Amino acid sequence: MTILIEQPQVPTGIDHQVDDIHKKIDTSNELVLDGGFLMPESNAFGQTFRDYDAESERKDSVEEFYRMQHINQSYDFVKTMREKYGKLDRVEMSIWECCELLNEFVDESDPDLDEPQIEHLLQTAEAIRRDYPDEDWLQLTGLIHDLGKVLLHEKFGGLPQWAVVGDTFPVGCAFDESNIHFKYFKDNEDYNNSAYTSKNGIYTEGCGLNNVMMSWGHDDYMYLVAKENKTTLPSAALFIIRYHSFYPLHRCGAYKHFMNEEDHENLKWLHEFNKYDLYSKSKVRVDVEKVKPYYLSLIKKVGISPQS
Ligand SMILES: O[C@H]1[C@H](O)[C@@H](O)[C@H](O)[C@@H](O)[C@H]1O
Ligand SMILES: [Fe+2]
Ligand SMILES: [Fe+2]
Repeated sequence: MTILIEQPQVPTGIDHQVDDIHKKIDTSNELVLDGGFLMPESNAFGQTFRDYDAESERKDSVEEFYRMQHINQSYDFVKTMREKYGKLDRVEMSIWECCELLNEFVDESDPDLDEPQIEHLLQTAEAIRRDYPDEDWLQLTGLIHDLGKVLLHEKFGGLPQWAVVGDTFPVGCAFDESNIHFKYFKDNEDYNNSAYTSKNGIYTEGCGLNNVMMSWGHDDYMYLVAKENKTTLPSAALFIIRYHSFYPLHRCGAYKHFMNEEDHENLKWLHEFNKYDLYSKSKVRVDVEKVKPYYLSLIKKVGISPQS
């Protein structure tokens, strides 16, 4: 999969743009008037978003998911996966084909959504489109941010859910308590490895997130695909793709000591993106056939040459 933006709308004056949007969102009257995206208070199950302790039909299975993820995502596992998938020698597929492939998967880590993943991609992109009608790059980022979940498909190796979805966290340093269901890390082989148990572990303060190995999953995989195919998406888009599941950082501020200046700049856009990624989750389905022409033209406009 190659993603090329011929004339990327590189986000300049990020502070200014993000501030503008916040103003727009703060004034609810304006939102209603311009048909902007409204953040709902509760998810499709009537719970607040990302409440991992709320009694719901998904609670136990989500917890079991995190038990498996925390036990198995060790430094060595991540290293092996990055080497294996970094070769990108598996399959060639266009962006839209990948979107359609996600029609058959439900994300087992998600307490807020049990719809097929193609719905989530389109729900996210459509919500962004409402507030950012002219920002092609951000809409496209919404469409592709979770495409790495194709790793669940046998064509991409049919990885188990714990190796593809869920929140992400660094390996090679101490696990932070803000991670969901933190207790299950106790059975991770790294938990008692003295090289990895200090706050910095094998890293140094301010080294930049690029130098930190994250647990393996759809974020890092999609980032690799985009980068290796020499995407011209702006750095904020790549950051969003790579760290959108890193909730311990972008929601709780954990692991911030690894960030460098560029990370701080990009984090502003990730915060903005997160609103659409999280709060667009809904049982109201997007009419795939209806929006397909728009997204096909968006993909075409930014230029795609399938090769993965
Ligand atoms: O359950 C969700 C889901 O897997 C998302 O795709 C991921 O980005 C989130 O971080 C995770 O909590
Ligand atoms: Fe995701
Ligand atoms: Fe998502």
